[in-house]
Amino acid sequence: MFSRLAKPSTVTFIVSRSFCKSSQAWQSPKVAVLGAGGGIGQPLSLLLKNSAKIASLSLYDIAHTPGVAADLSHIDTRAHVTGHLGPASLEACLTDASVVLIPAGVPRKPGMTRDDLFNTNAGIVRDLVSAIGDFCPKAMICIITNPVNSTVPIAAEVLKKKGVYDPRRLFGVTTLDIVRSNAFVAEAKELDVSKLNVPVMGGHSGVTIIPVISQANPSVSFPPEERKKLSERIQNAGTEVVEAKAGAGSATLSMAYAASRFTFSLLEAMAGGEGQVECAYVQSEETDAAFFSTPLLLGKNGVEKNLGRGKLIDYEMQLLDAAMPELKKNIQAGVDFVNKS
Ligand SMILES: NC(=O)c1ccc[n+]([C@@H]2O[C@H](COP(=O)([O-])OP(=O)(O)OC[C@H]3O[C@@H](n4cnc5c(N)ncnc54)[C@H](O)[C@@H]3O)[C@@H](O)[C@H]2O)c1
Ligand SMILES: O=C(O)C[C@H](O)C(=O)O
Repeated sequence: MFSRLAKPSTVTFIVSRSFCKSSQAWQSPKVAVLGAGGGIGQPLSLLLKNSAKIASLSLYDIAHTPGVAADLSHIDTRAHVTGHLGPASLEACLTDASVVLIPAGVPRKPGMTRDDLFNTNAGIVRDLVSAIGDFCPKAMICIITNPVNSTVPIAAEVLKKKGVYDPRRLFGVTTLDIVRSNAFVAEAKELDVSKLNVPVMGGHSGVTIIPVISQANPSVSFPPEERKKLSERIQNAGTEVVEAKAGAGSATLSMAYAASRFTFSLLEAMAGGEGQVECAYVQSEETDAAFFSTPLLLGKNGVEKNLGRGKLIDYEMQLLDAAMPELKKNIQAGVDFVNKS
């Protein structure tokens, strides 16, 4: 069945398949993607559609979602896909969502820092999170939009003002840093990447990205100069992609992969699966920055336990010291954006 509901200021496409309406399907989580028409949003939605864990996939953007939803709905997998276009359709998109992913906003061009995106993306995240606070306040919120160091504090402040902030349910998605460190370390050591885990802590920009190669599992060892080179490559990997794309945006495909990995771990934990550990940028008491990424044990209600930063070697302690002033400044900018504007 294919139906189109027109409203004065928006068009909502609802693409449905009758078998999805079985009671079993609707007991499973509804996942919403805000910014689903974009460079990350489209491949991310495809990866989510490919998962049997998801019964309902709700795609929102200010452009392209009718087409993206129609296209994805022809794939013969379980998820029921709906497309939502424009702010008036946010209520339908978000109602009953248990996980919301936000890749909405502008990406970098060569020569820009992630901070240069603040002026445009801060307001986008504020408004989308405000709608989440209204329509699905208990959802897990996973923020991809840069600058993540600031957009996550913005989200927290918006939710606090609405009286619905639960720090266990708000995540800055930094999984791409871990995916990259796994790929680069496995390549350097000729290891099976599928069995390697290299944590990355801190924030998600430049010096605030703290690769913790000393905690790689299985453990690996590098001469100090090689460790430094590899750590700097992980810190600058986003810029590597921005420069290679030469003005056509930033990482989209690897980011979609990373965000889907994080989403599947979260869904597994929400369904009662044990042992789901992912690094993410969350409210934290691990350092004197109010938000910090460390490995987290995920559970039914989001962060079940912060596993902490563990033991860092001297070089990683130096990275941590270098990260703190920038991270705290980025967090304060987010807090001020909501409270002083
Ligand atoms: N966390 C990470 O590791 C990571 C990695 C890569 C990119 N990013 C960030 O993700 C964001 C998106 O990147 P992209 O490459 O997909 O960009 P893009 O320009 O290709 O897509 C962004 C989408 O957001 C939509 N959008 C803009 N304003 C919106 C609004 N108010 N409501 C809903 N949708 C809106 C646009 O229409 C577009 O479809 C950027 O900020 C980028 O820096 C983060
Ligand atoms: O580098 C960027 O601007 C996008 C993203 O944060 C990344 O790490 O690839």
